[in-house]
Amino acid sequence: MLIEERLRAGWASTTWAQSTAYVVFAFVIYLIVVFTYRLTLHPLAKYPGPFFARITDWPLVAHCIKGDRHLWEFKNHQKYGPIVRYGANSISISTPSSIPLIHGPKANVKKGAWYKTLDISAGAPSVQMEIDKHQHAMRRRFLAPAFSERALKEAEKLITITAKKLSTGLSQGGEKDWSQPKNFSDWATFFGFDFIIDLGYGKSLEMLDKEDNRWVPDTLKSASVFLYYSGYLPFIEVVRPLMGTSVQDYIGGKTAADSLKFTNLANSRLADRMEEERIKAQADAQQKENERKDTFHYLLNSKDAVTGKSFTTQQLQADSALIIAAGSDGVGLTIGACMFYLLTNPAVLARLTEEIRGNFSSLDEIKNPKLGGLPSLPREVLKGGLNLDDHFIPQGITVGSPIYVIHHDPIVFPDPWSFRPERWIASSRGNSPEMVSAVKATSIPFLIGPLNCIGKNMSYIALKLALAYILFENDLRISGELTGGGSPLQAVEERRRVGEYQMEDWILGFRDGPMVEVKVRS
Ligand code: HEM
Repeated sequence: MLIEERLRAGWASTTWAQSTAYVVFAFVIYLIVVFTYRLTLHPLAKYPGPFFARITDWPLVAHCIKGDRHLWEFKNHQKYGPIVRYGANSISISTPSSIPLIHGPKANVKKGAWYKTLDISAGAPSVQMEIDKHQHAMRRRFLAPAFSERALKEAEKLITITAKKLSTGLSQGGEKDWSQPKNFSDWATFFGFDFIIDLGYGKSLEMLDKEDNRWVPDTLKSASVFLYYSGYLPFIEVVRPLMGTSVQDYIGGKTAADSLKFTNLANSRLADRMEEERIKAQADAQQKENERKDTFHYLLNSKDAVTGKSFTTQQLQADSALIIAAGSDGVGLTIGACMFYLLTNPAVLARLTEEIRGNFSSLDEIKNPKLGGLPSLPREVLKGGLNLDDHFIPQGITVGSPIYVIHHDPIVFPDPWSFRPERWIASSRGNSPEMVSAVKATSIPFLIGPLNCIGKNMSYIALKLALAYILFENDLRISGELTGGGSPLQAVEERRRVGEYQMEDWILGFRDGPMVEVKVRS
């Protein structure tokens, strides 16, 4: 009784300041216990990495916001070796041998929790966000007809129209003499959006023709920043239920609002397209045969051969936003990167131009520039663990292949900062077939395995057509001082390589330049 009275008296005399101090004290003790565990008894305790990244995910979040995660990973691997702990529960492994072990068909992993946030505003998981392996496989089966050989043949015809427009738009003002300076990455971005939206919904945003819709890529950029870092926030489980609602505008500011704006754009395009398909369904058989078969024609008519199910509207909405984002930007970035490396390597540009204008031979060797600002895409180890080289990684750990680091591995890619398309050709400049096989196996801009990019073949078609039309019809030169590359004045050492196309890594790779002048070929 006496004790109880004393306790009551004690609480009654406790001030707010004292209560706050107790809470703070308890929190500090909690953090000390958690950090000590992560540095000593945690299954990843033995792996090296930056000190703060080994105890918390905040450094990772900071680099995702800054857009230099790929460079951070590069620096970490240079310092700590092929296995780096970059988060409390995450490691990145840069050995070529680990690629099939993490991404191959038998890899004992699923997509990491980061994916739960990626398409949150869409209301249903897109194929990329589908973490469950069986559900994901079903979604891939739904999508398959839109990326089949038959669909790609149709796609080629449609992409050709947009590639011609790119060439014409770019050369405007260059009919007689060199044009005014143009930002090539902007034009490549317009092409990416126009071809994918035309192909997807049967009606492009006409960014190559007029200015009205040129605001869309900025919205996507803003949305990407938000979705990139928020998925890694240490308290994301608490925030996630609020995402996709109007609360998102308040917690994430402009970037979050833009994320919703972008989703709404994709949804409204899809709604128009579904209405069109409903009307078309009433057309007679002959009309149906002649109609244009865009991506959503295949998706809206797709049925899974195994389960007999079709897409729900919400799944279609999620995949529609994903395809616009993944397709447009990946292709825009790659064309921009190709042109940067061609213009800064005049001998390669001259040879390619000659081939295109001569016998229009293949662009196969050019299509593999050192693509991708991509860092490790998170894969979570499943029950039973994962054997990676000589390491056993237990269930629940996040593993990933740092693509940018791997693409600059000097053992597989000697002289890794140079643009050398002949790396992909056996016997040219002493490349043995083994060297070329190693290059091909280690070059993974689209990843490999069941979770890889479904748009890989379509991307190659778009890349080849865009580059071929531009170079067949025009001459190009760098305008003034080179832009788009690194600069010796940059504070971050990894941003000083003048000959490297610079990207901000915000899931997609954002870029600016090179500025070019264009002249229609006489
Ligand atoms: C050069 C261009 C492109 C590059 C470098 C690229 C790269 C990638 C990569 C690395 C992934 C795996 C992402 C992950 O696991 O989180 C991916 C997934 C995906 N990409 Fe692409 N992509 C490109 C173009 C395209 C195009 C043109 C389309 C569609 C028309 C597309 C549609 C998709 C889809 C739907 C996924 C999700 C696949 C899944 O989760 O099963 N991509 N892409």
